Amino acid sequence: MAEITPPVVIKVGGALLDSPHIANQLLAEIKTLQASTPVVLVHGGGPLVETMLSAMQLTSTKIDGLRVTPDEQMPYVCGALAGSANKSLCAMAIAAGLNPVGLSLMDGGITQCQLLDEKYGAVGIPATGKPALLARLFEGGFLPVISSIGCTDEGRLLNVNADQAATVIAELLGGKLLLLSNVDGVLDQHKALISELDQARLQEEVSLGVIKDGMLVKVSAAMQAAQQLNQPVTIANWSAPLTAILNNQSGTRVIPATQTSGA
Ligand SMILES: Nc1ncnc2c1ncn2[C@@H]1O[C@H](COP(=O)(O)OP(=O)(O)O)[C@@H](O)[C@H]1O
Ligand SMILES: CC(=O)N[C@@H](CCC(=O)OP(=O)(O)O)C(=O)O
Repeated sequence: MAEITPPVVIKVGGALLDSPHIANQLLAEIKTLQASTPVVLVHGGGPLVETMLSAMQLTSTKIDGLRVTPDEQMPYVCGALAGSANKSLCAMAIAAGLNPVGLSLMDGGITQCQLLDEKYGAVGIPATGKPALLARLFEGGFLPVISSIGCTDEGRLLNVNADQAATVIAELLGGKLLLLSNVDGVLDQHKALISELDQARLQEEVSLGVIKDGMLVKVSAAMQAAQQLNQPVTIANWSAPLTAILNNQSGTRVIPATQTSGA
């Protein structure tokens, strides 16, 4: 029986939308990769959420890197993430010759989301759901483009951190996970790149306050996925060549406890 290539799950932060030239370059590289490997694109949109909220004279705060999201703000958060950000990326993907299908975390039951804690408002924690929809899309040569909007089983819309969303999609598919952002990877106290980050080093850098804010959410999600998938997760800059990132020549590799260096 032919071996099935595990998908590559690529998460991009919302700031990518402010750099169309880099986005176009990355999408061209995704098109090349897709010839041999199924790819899923998961995206954030933090800057767009900020813009949308301030246009409505609304403000928001974050706790531990997660945006506190009152239900009344969900129309704007959902509009920014599942609407504007998702459709802008799909449109760019079409221009790059890809065949995108824009989705959110609730579509086809790909994830199940639960309320994190009322103190965050409508913020969700995702869990793996059903892979059938994504499998069908891979068969058809489509590129799933997934926003981080989910909902509870009771139908309450939830805002999910996009790194946590990508983690769960990678776990669902047993795929390779790349978390791409506008930084070169996880940086140490001297702003030098940490090329490999295991649990002990992660805890040390967090306790020193070197890893914080959005990066703390990202490395925590990456470590969870690395453990679950028993393979390293890469945090890298979206400006680096995708092949270099896939070949472990760029960014930070988050290493699960059971793996040793060089895995
Ligand atoms: N040790 C660290 N190394 C790199 N970035 C860090 C670190 N600690 C905090 N950060 C911050 O985390 C940001 C990346 O997280 P985030 O803004 O949430 O990215 P994205 O929106 O792409 O998911 C960086 O731009 C930086 O400001
Ligand atoms: C709960 C929570 O924090 N949700 C995030 C979702 C978007 C996101 O994660 O965007 P980036 O990847 O661009 O940071 C938010 O509202 O900003």
